[in-house]
Amino acid sequence: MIHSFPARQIASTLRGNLRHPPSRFASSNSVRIVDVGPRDGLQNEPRPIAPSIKAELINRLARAGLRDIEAGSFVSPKWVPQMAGTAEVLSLIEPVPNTNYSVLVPTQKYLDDVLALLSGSSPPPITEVAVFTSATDAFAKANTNVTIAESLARLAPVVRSALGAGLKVRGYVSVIITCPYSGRVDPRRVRDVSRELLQMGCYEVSLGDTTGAGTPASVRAVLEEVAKDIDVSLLAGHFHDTNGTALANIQTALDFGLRTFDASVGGLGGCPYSPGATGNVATEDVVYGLMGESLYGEVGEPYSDTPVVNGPIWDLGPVSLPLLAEIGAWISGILGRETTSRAGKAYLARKERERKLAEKAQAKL
Ligand SMILES: CC(C)(COP(=O)([O-])OP(=O)([O-])OC[C@H]1O[C@@H](n2cnc3c(N)ncnc32)[C@H](O)[C@@H]1OP(=O)([O-])[O-])[C@@H](O)C(=O)NCCC(=O)NCCSC(=O)C[C@@](C)(O)CC(=O)[O-]
Repeated sequence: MIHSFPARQIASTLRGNLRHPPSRFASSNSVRIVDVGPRDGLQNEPRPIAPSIKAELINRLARAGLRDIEAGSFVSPKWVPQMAGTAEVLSLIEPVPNTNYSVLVPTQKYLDDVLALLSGSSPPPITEVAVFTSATDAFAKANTNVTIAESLARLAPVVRSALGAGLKVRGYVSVIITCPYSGRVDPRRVRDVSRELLQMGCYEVSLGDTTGAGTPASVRAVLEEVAKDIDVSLLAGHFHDTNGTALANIQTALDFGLRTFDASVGGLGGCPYSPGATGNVATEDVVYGLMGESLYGEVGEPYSDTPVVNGPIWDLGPVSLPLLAEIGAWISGILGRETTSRAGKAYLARKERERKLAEKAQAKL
């Protein structure tokens, strides 16, 4: 069943939040990971990637236990050619029950394309769309050719149509820390734009550290400002790992009460409008980092798909780190590079060492 979140309901939630400031530390230990690798991870790749490969990536991620996957985008093929085949990708998805597939849309024209596709398919390949804007006019212009105010005015009817069609709508605010075109960002802009997206009817706003410039201190400063108006349960963190601070930023956001984080398997990605920024934090690194104890036991002990001592502190659902590590290596190999996931590499190196030890032991028999 597709859930819809009427704009009125969100607006009243927001009014409630204004009256009752959010508690700093949420108590739930359930963490949701949205893998944006098939979209954010691949959109900047210079060489065309076949829809069958993208669909295989999505299918593997779902089989690895991820329950939220951003499968692609319906955007201008002139500006982001890599996403041109998203309709075909969606036709090749093998849906895994209870898995939420979504796509990005910037304007009514592209939402109409999505709705046309959905009207001809049962069950629908996606249940959610994401709209996006920015905390600076300079980035909004570079990314979507309009200012923030123009983009919000353009998105309001898009969100209404999507909700009317029974889709969930997620919002993104880019460049929450620094903008590649206009420098340091005023956290009050992040707060105001996030509030507008929620008032339109987005069920959640993902805060994008697009350049990966964030540190725990700067992320905390933004969250403190945003949380003046918005319940943190309506926020997600989207941290690029350009400076190696993404996991520390996630921990900061977790302490602050956020429970949803975007990540890319293998650390894929980079935004076409953020020169030099690297991929999102690797999904494998987030999963490893949020486990209660090491995946590994004493030296020589075999792998376990669950932590060796206590259960995970954070409940990540049925997600499998070994499978994610294999997927990160597989897709990175297709792109002609190594996975950038530290946890993925560590898992694969240890597995290889154990394979060699087993081979030696076999040879001795
Ligand atoms: C929004 C649309 C659909 C509007 O594109 P459009 O529908 O073609 O707009 P238009 O009808 O207003 O176009 C008028 C003219 O502006 C041009 N134009 C159009 N766009 C641009 C542009 N960007 N820069 C410069 N010029 C542009 C366009 O080409 C045309 O010129 P003409 O062809 O007639 O000579 C288009 O700009 C687009 O598809 N942009 C791509 C957006 C995108 O996919 N960005 C990456 C995803 S967002 C992201 O990665 C961030 C996120 C979500 O991951 C979070 C984070 O990390 O921050």
